[in-house]
Amino acid sequence: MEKLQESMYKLIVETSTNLPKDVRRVIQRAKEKESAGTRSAMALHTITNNIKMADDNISPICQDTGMPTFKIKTPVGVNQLVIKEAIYAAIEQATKDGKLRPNSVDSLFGNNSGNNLGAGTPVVKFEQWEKDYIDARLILKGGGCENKNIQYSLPCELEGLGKAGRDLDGIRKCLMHAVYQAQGQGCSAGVIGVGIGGDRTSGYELAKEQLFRSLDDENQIPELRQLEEYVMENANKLGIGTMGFGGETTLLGCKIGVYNRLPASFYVSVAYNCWAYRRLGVTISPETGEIAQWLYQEGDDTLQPAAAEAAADVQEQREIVLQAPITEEQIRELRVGDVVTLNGMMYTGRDAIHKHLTDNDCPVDLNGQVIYHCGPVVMKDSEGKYHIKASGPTTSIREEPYQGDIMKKFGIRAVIGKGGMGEKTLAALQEHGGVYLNAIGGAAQYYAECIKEVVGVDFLEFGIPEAMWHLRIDGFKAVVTMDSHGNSLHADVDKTSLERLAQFKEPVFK
Ligand SMILES: O=C(O)C[C@H](O)C(=O)O
Ligand code: SF4
Repeated sequence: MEKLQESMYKLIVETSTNLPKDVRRVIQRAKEKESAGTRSAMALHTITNNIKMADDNISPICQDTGMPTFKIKTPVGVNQLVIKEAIYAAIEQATKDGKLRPNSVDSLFGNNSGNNLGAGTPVVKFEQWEKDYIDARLILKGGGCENKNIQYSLPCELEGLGKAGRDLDGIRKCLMHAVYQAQGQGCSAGVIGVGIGGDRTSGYELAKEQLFRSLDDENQIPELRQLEEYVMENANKLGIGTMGFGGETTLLGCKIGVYNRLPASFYVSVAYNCWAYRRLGVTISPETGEIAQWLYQEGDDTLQPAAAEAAADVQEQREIVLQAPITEEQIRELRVGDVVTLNGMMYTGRDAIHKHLTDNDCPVDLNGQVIYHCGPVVMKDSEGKYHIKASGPTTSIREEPYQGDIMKKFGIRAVIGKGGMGEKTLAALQEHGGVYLNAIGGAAQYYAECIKEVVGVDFLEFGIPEAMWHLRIDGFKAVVTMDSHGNSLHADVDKTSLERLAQFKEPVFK
């Protein structure tokens, strides 16, 4: 199997950079449903461009290349240890080449292994089968959507929906709730993989297994097919839309599997995957290790970039150009819905930085500056200069305990992220004169192109994603979704989607 490592490398690179055709088709359908001029239409346009850019640059679609999870089926007699070694070597190489972000962090001490190898990383699962070839599949599911997974234990009481019992209708309610609770934070529109039954562990495994199904397939169990169709139709009536901006498409796919359960337990486990639904597969010759066939790539790539339509999209919104340092007066001018184009400098800061800045000083003067919730993919060239390879926003809500205090302490005027923030931050924006800007989650190539130079870096000891990168930017666009006047698009969408969720309270499956 001398070609095996090369084949695994190709699988990793393709999965990270080339969105499967079945996913492209559902994104195109979502675009067709969205009315021109809406924020969701604009976001979908950016997503489309980003997908094309990732193809052209052979660079990660999203900077969070997730937990690499391999599912391998081997003929009897194939040495699985050899396959594991080839995967580890390929992972290390792909990380070095900037196709994967170093994502394996020591949970106790916080250090990043730097090569995506470590305890429990990557996940590799083997199964034997009777066929005479190897089937290797990979999913790169990022941390933001992973945080939106949810497991229900029936019977239970659900916000907006009331009691969910141990039957098909109870499961229906869980699935509607699972989509609602994700809001835009897992980079909607998403795909849900659902596991009914099992125990807590096998239920989640089954849910994730569903994410390896093709979006075009049909469930073989009539009751589950009906449930999948119901959820697809009705979850899209919740109005959460792309990135939680409000809109017609909230869910791109729903795939449900079932296991037997223990008499005392009834779990419904939901694995939420963002639109950047990166999973591919190959068949491999057990003699040479060469790829024989790519999976999930049949059919047409219907995804259409639409330049003219994009120009029309932004016409209805105010467009404001800003450059840091930004004054309080400039911030107070901004309203929810405005599109802001930023030029000049911005600084990345996410979990480790926010925690650190709470109790410590900052090495740079952040007065009037812009903080970007982002953990980029970064490469160092032979002269020691850093280059940003992928740099979309991370989920901002994780910084909710710190954000307001840090803005006030350092005089920060704007925070860019995705998925919105909560009441504490909203109050701080109002009091201090700050703004929250929502960038398009997963659009890592699109934003990397706006970054013209890495001017410096601090806290590299926190690892590449967690360091504070000093970036010179040009034409970085984001939408005001929380302003300094107490308005939050996220709070509004949450409220209306909860009201809509309550419309699905009555039993459907008797
Ligand atoms: O870690 C990241 O870069 C982003 C993460 O996947 C998120 O969705 O918040
Ligand atoms: S940033 Fe968004 S698109 Fe990227 S992995 Fe996280 S949830 Fe997915």
